[in-house]
Amino acid sequence: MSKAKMQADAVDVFYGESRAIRDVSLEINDREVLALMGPSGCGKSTFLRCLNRMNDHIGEARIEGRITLDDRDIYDPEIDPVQIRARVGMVAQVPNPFPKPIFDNVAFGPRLHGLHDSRDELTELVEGSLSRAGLWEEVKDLLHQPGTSLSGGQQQRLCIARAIANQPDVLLMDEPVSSLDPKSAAVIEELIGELAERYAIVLVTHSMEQAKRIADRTAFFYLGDLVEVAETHALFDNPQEERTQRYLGGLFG
Ligand SMILES: Nc1ncnc2c1ncn2[C@@H]1O[C@H](COP(=O)(O)OP(=O)(O)OP(=O)(O)O)[C@@H](O)[C@H]1O
Repeated sequence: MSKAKMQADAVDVFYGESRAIRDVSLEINDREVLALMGPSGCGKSTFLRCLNRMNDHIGEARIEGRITLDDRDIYDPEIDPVQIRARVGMVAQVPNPFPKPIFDNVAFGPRLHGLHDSRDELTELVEGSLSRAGLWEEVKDLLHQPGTSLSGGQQQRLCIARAIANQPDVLLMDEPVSSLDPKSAAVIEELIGELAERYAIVLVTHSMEQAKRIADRTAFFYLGDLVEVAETHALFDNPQEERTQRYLGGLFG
């Protein structure tokens, strides 16, 4: 039994004939922040989407290799991808709340997956998720207002609450602060640190500074290859691979 929460083994992803990532093997440990870093087009988002089968929605995308969650193959035909997406939640780059009341945004997953036995339990789950996303105090009197009426930073925390309400094991975040103002971005960064006390977090970032601030480990991708993965301080202070050294030195990217 591996101790990793998720494990990717020799993963390739093709869009039609074109291979976007090649032979990627990487483990994701419980309660860590793992940053995926690298220049535009190197395959970070492609790899992230493999981890909760979001690539299933891209008609020409095809995956080879194996990805497990708690040692179970998430591409096993007997596995329901909707259940995988509840256990491996996704927070997008641009906040995307549903055009529904704040309460219903957070209650959406628990209702879909039947995670509650009573209205009281649902209310508790919604409040707990909004609290853990650091949003409860700001919205507790606005639960019937549309999620889309909140500020960008609040909307992103609402999307985090929506993902958390499914009681996931892993949260995937694709540049979650890049569309936000610096103050909202700082709030979310701090929140990511708190969330990692309960969940494994995989974070795509273009910001080396952000990776240094919040990631326990950092993986560097280049042209579809996973070049190197290490403890964040080791990757930045003592990169082993020439391509990592050149990227960190600003020689490409
Ligand atoms: N839906 C798609 N259809 C076809 N090709 C795609 C699709 N999505 C990504 N690609 C290609 O796959 C490769 C990897 O793209 P991907 O978006 O995963 O990289 P990335 O590192 O996340 O880039 P960025 O930092 O710009 O978001 C690129 O060559 C891209 O053009």
